[in-house]
Amino acid sequence: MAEGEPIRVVVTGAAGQIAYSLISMIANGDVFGTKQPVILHLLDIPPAMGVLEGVCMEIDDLALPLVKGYVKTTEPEVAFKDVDAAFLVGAMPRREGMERKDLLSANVKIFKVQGEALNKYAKKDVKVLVVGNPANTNALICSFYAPSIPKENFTAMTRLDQNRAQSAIAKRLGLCVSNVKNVTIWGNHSSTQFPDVFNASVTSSDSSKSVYDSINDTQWLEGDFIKTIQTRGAAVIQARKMSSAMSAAKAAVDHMRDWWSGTASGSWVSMGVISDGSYGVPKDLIYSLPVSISNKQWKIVQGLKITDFAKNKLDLTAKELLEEKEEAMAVCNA
Ligand SMILES: NC(=O)C1=CN([C@@H]2O[C@H](COP(=O)(O)OP(=O)(O)OC[C@H]3O[C@@H](n4cnc5c(N)ncnc54)[C@H](O)[C@@H]3O)[C@@H](O)[C@H]2O)C=CC1
Ligand SMILES: O=C([O-])CC(=O)C(=O)O
Repeated sequence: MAEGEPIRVVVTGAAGQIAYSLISMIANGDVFGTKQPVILHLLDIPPAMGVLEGVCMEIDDLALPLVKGYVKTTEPEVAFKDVDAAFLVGAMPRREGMERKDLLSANVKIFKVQGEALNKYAKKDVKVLVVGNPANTNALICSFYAPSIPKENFTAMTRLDQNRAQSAIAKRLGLCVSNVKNVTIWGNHSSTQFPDVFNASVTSSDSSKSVYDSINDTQWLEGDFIKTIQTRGAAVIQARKMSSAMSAAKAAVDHMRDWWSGTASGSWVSMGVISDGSYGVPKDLIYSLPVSISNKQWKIVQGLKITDFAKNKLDLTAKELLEEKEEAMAVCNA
């Protein structure tokens, strides 16, 4: 695409709380670059149209030069027409006491309908990021109903978990989050996820040391640290009475920006992507894996050391995803 030509970016759930932060960051150039104009496609359901009208007024009032227009709609065929990138946020959030998979029966059909619409109307190289929970299984269903688009183009967001883990390690060490590199989130965006710092490092201007050596507290790293990241979403809900939104929007920006622009040499990020059997993960799940990215293509980072401790955790979260897949297919076929 010639520089200067706008790309079309859809945000679903555009009247919701994550979108409220996300839209302004896209409009500001934080995702696709400060030279890339955008046309925003904003999808929500009829009862949310009044709120969305207000969001559109605010988009005007942002007065940002990259926004070349917006389309406000309740129709998937309008929302997904010719889009280059899709942020699929619109779905019910969980409340206190629920697991994310409890949302499956309510949300998965949204992703069937949107998969079908992407299949018919979107560009074939559209990059799809599913945020709505349960994100991994929703992404799998979306891809299943969009067979004309490569499976590699459907991803689920585990970047918020990565950001949480990186931040927790930096805080423990009294360092800046940018000093912590190559944290990996394996598996499901759920309480079975495995936040893994075995291959992560702490860097400063002239040195690099493993996180394990720097922290020097295996009991914490393999106990409280993991539990805290696995249950961080629930902790935010308990405190806010609403689920994470500001941090979720920032993570969506990080995920799509890195997919669009690539990762630095020697570093990786975590994304829910279609599994190919790497690391013994069953094929054809949307499973969070370490990926490096160049030319807008992600590649699974191979050869990381998996301890017996880690292997058990990888298997446990895969088992949950297999169960979710079965349940989701049953809901969609009912
Ligand atoms: N993967 C992740 O790390 C995270 C995922 N989430 C998930 O993101 C989703 C959205 O969260 P919030 O923005 O806080 O929720 P929200 O309730 O504030 O907004 C959701 C919006 O989606 C709309 N919506 C519902 N059905 C729709 C449909 N069929 N098409 C288009 N729009 C539709 C609603 O009308 C509402 O405006 C939830 O499922 C939440 O659990 C939240 C945080 C992190
Ligand atoms: O916990 C939730 O339901 C929202 C979410 O996915 C998160 O904050 O990670």
